[in-house]
Amino acid sequence: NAAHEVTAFGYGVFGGKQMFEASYIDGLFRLHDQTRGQGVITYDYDNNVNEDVTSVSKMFRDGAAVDAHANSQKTYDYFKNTFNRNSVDDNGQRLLSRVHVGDNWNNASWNGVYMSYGDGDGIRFHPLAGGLDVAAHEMSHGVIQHTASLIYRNESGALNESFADIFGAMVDRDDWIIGEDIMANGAIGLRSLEDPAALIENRTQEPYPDHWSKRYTGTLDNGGVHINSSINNKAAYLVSEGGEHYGVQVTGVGREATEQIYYRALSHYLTASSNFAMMRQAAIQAATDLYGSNSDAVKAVQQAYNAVGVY
Ligand SMILES: O=C(O)[C@H](CCc1ccccc1)CC1(C(=O)N[C@@H](Cc2c[nH]c3ccccc23)C(=O)O)CCCC1
Ligand SMILES: [Zn+2]
Repeated sequence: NAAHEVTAFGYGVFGGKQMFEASYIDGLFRLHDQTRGQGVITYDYDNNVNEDVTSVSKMFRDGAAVDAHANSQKTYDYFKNTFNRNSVDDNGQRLLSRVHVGDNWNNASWNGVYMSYGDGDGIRFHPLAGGLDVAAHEMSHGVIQHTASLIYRNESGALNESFADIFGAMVDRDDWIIGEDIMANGAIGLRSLEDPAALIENRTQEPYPDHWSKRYTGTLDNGGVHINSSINNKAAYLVSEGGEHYGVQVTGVGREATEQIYYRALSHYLTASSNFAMMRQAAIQAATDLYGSNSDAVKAVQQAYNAVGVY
């Protein structure tokens, strides 16, 4: 019996109902979506083997798998609807996810092929598949890999991380915080684009930097890729929402213009070794292309990078 597509449902990690496309294959319902690109598939990763997540009915019971699958679809749809991009490679590459990776693993990752999610230990993290911004962050690494391919170290690595956070915050659109749903220790989130210094980075035990002068210059974390990303995160937040930062006033231009500026900068102007100064120029050029050289958007970008001390 050939596979056929169905609309299925389930309850996620935090009990929220999710509807999603799945398939009926060989007598069972499986988390195979054949409607998006070359497919969106979510596996249970047990003993280092991808196992299909199956159900005898259209209701799936594995909360992490339900969230990972639905969040992958939402993130696929975001890149298709917002930028007309067909998956990470713009050629419909299969979006593959693995849940229950490791043993209460307190992290998630993108390895070039799979988005992987740990279940968390319940002390620091809840299952990370429960965070839509985490799925969007991980898929964004795939997009970055197929565009500027920013080297994952020092300043280019911090930009890589920042783009993943920016698109994470654009997909999970109701706030400017990454990981707000999956922290088990009462923290408001993992990173804040709105006010990076509101949170303490756990390697340095310092507030995340929100200005160039506060950048991390050590060797931890591949030269602080998850630390210095906050400098560019703050700039993107200011481009969108505006505000005053270290005495510099920025008039924001909103999320819709901001996501277009950053996507164009990433896909048209940045290269593997781009640094923060080049990020400023790429965003100015992208805003100029999209909205004109004297536009509010160009002014917002210039002021935002002035505000975080990047010239
Ligand atoms: O995608 C990424 O950049 C992170 C991937 C980290 C990773 C890299 C290489 C192999 C394995 C894992 C995962 C996320 C992340 O930002 N991790 C941070 C913060 C973090 C989460 N769990 C941790 C446990 C210990 C230390 C730091 C962390 C990191 O790994 O730095 C992204 C969104 C949420 C989790
Ligand atoms: Zn990342």
